[in-house]
Amino acid sequence: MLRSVLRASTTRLGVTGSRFCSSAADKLVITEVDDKTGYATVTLNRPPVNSLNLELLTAISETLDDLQNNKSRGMILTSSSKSVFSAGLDIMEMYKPKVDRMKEFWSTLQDVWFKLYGSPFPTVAAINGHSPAGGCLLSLCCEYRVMCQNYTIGLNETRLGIVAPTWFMASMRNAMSRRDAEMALTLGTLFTTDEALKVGLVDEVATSKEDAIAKATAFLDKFKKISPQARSMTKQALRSKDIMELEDNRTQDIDLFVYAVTQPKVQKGLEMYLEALKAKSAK
Ligand SMILES: CCCCC/C=C/C(=O)SCCNC(=O)CCNC(=O)[C@H](O)C(C)(C)COP(=O)(O)OP(=O)(O)OC[C@H]1O[C@@H](n2cnc3c(N)ncnc32)[C@H](O)[C@@H]1OP(=O)(O)O
Repeated sequence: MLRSVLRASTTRLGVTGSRFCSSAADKLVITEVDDKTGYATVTLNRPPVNSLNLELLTAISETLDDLQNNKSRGMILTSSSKSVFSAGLDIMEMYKPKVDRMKEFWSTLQDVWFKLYGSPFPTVAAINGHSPAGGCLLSLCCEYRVMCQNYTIGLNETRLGIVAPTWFMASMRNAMSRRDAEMALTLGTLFTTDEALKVGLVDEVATSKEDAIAKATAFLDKFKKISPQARSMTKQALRSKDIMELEDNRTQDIDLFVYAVTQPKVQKGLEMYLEALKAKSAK
């Protein structure tokens, strides 16, 4: 039984007892809390591909605040798209950018990473579609990943001629062996679901979104008999080195992002990548 849509984007909505409040489907992030389990399903909802622009990142950040303030028992992150979990960062935020917005964009991505990677409540990604780059990062911030068959996932930044920030790399290293992470990051590998399972980038394979949600729920259920405080302190202790590293370097990290992305060579690369994407989608 779904109790409520906690928050959809920035608007707090009322309790309905049914699946969605009237306008929730139009929002960037839809949160539904299960009455029985207390688990929140957070659905990314920015068609066509959930590319992460400033507005979507802000909505995710606010959602994570809500869940923390409401002492959530657990979160399942998924997508409303039939074939894409998230296409990663919105390339339009990086192509011919306005520097002020770009800084806010990056700072908001950092916020999302801090809140998700360091969340006190347990988190699972139900990856029901392709999940390149920033999409993969969101799933890596979660503690467990269940992925539907026949999609791709990975940190493919080098394929775009860009370098994934160290905290992206740390998130991947937290899930996979150092050796596999190094190979994946330097090659910019986009793994198929089965390949991702083999290297430990995902934990389970699902046959459908429903199956992914069921498996994600089963993972969250494992913590029923574990003290939430002991659980979250253990998680945060294990992740604290990565978190402190970015906390200590937030401003430099933003400056580096702005510097790297505004390089003419990178701008040219992004332009060509965008053209290739558009040509593909026009076919
Ligand atoms: C120091 C700098 C560090 C920066 C770190 C960067 C991290 C990132 O996340 S960069 C983004 C990397 N993302 C990708 O490489 C994914 C690109 N997209 C795809 O490969 C595919 O779109 C897909 C597999 C995710 C989905 O394929 P499909 O369902 O076939 O959809 P289309 O390719 O037809 O795309 C529909 C529509 O969306 C536009 N689009 C796709 N991805 C992005 C994106 N990341 N940003 C902005 N726009 C994107 C695509 O161009 C199509 O647009 P229209 O032609 O206008 O319909």
